[in-house]
Amino acid sequence: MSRTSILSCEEVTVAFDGFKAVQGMSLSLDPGELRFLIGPNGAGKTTMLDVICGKVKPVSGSVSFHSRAGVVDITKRKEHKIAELGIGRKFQTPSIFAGLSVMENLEIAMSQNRSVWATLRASLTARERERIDEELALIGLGDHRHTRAGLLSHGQKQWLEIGMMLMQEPEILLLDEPVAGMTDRETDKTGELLQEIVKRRTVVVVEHDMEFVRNFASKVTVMHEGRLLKDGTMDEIQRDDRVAEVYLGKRRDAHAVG
Ligand SMILES: Nc1ncnc2c1ncn2[C@@H]1O[C@H](COP(=O)(O)OP(=O)(O)OP(=O)(O)O)[C@@H](O)[C@H]1O
Repeated sequence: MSRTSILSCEEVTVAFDGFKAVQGMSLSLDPGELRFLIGPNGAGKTTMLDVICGKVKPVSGSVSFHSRAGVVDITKRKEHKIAELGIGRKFQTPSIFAGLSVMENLEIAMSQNRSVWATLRASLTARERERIDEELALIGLGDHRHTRAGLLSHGQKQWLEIGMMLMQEPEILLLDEPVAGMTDRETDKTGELLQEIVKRRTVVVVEHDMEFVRNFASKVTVMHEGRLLKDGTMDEIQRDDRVAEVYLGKRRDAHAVG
């Protein structure tokens, strides 16, 4: 692994009842990169995210996280410990408190150690207030701080959930299809948000929306049948015959990938 990697997965294999969902997959991330993980259905993309956040343990291979606290062997840690160490995972369905305001949701995310009601009763310190304001501005919900989360649009709910994850100060953020169901405008805003987030953190996005990937990716990793097919720039990926074949069945049309 390169000296500068923040995360390095080497030769990872995952089996479910003998079926190898991931086979000898390697993936290395530099700090501050926005990496897209693409591939046809069943390629093993979500399973790789599950490995990185500790939800699934590989049968072989290694996953090293160069965290602020030192190097951690992810395969030997429990999921909640990995989250505490700085790897945050957002699943497809939002897990926000629909009956609470945007700001209250962020307050709760900030103080995971306290109960919901204790958090809402406690008054915020000036620093905490500032922190929430920063996050509200980042996720574009400054004008909605008092809006009930359940009333937000689909895109806004996703941004709120991303904001809630950011309150935990993760070093690596893992996102599974963050723009699914979003309008074009929301999709673009999400891309801009991710580009802002990677100024301070590393982000991995599993994605099927190829236009979104083309617009915002610098580096892309393609998986197929549990293995690494190719990684490179979007241009390199689009020019690759094997990638075209996997997506299109022989026909080579770079702009139609996905
Ligand atoms: N818990 C599980 N038990 C058994 N098989 C599983 C489990 N999770 C995933 N699989 C299988 O492993 C393979 C890889 O699944 P995975 O969800 O990682 O693919 P993916 O690339 O994320 O696909 P998609 O784009 O459709 O979400 C699939 O064949 C899937 O059916």
